[in-house]
Amino acid sequence: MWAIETKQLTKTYGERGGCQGISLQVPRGSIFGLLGPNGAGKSTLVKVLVGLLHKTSGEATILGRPVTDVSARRRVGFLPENFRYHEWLTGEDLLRLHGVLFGLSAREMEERLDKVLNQVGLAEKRKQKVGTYSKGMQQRIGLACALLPDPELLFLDEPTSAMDPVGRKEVRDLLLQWQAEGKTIFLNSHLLSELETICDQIAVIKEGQLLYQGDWRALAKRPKQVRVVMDEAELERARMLGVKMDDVTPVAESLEDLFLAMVAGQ
Ligand SMILES: Nc1ncnc2c1ncn2[C@@H]1O[C@H](COP(=O)(O)OP(=O)(O)OP(=O)(O)O)[C@@H](O)[C@H]1O
Repeated sequence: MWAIETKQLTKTYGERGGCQGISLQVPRGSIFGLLGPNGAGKSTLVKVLVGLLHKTSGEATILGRPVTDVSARRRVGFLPENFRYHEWLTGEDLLRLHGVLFGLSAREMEERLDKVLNQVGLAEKRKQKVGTYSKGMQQRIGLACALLPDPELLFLDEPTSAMDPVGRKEVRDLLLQWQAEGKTIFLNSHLLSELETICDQIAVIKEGQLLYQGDWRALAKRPKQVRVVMDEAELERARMLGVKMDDVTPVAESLEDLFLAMVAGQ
């Protein structure tokens, strides 16, 4: 069973924008990257999947149930892109508020609170007001909120955009740890070098349409170029007589190369 499956999913604003005819399958237990230029429709798609927007047409299921089914949403965590939390609450109180809204029991709340605060590295700042957190810390508390109910499926919209390189590495390690625990992670990010390191599969959308879905590494392995290293004099001789090569290295394409080629229509 897929963690996420959509069939011809469309969400338009009036007649335009949004995303159109998206058919997507996200394997359970994968880290799946959603890529696309600004305005491609990524956030629209995520908002439909987490139930914040109603689809215009098509079908969408998460964890085998329609996106409109509240019981499916109970197993989902979400970090939105433009996170802004109640600045007057402490980190711990913000998490408690989310836990109450989620219907966690008192025992679950205590267990989960300590665990997620430790995981995102905010245990020592738990009594500090969110308004005094740095942007990176605010993103960490957002991650903690998404993780609090111990979801099976996590939607993370630009989870590391405000973090420094050390913070990004810590979050990458956390995502891999959550994957090892069996969670599916649906990641929306412009940081291609990050997606490259951790994503099993990607989907690329442009102007609301799905351009590609699958294992990007399989695409990157296509033999396209080799790098040939030659001595200057040999090069001259090669021009006249033939070729003697010192080294031939296949040049691997990066995710960025593939992405730029795809959105340019190549
Ligand atoms: N509330 C709205 N009303 C009208 N049009 C909208 C609305 N939200 C988004 N759109 C349009 O839908 C299209 C997709 O927007 P969306 O925010 O989903 O893209 P995105 O891929 O998440 O972009 P970004 O990478 O810049 O965050 C854009 O053309 C946008 O202008």
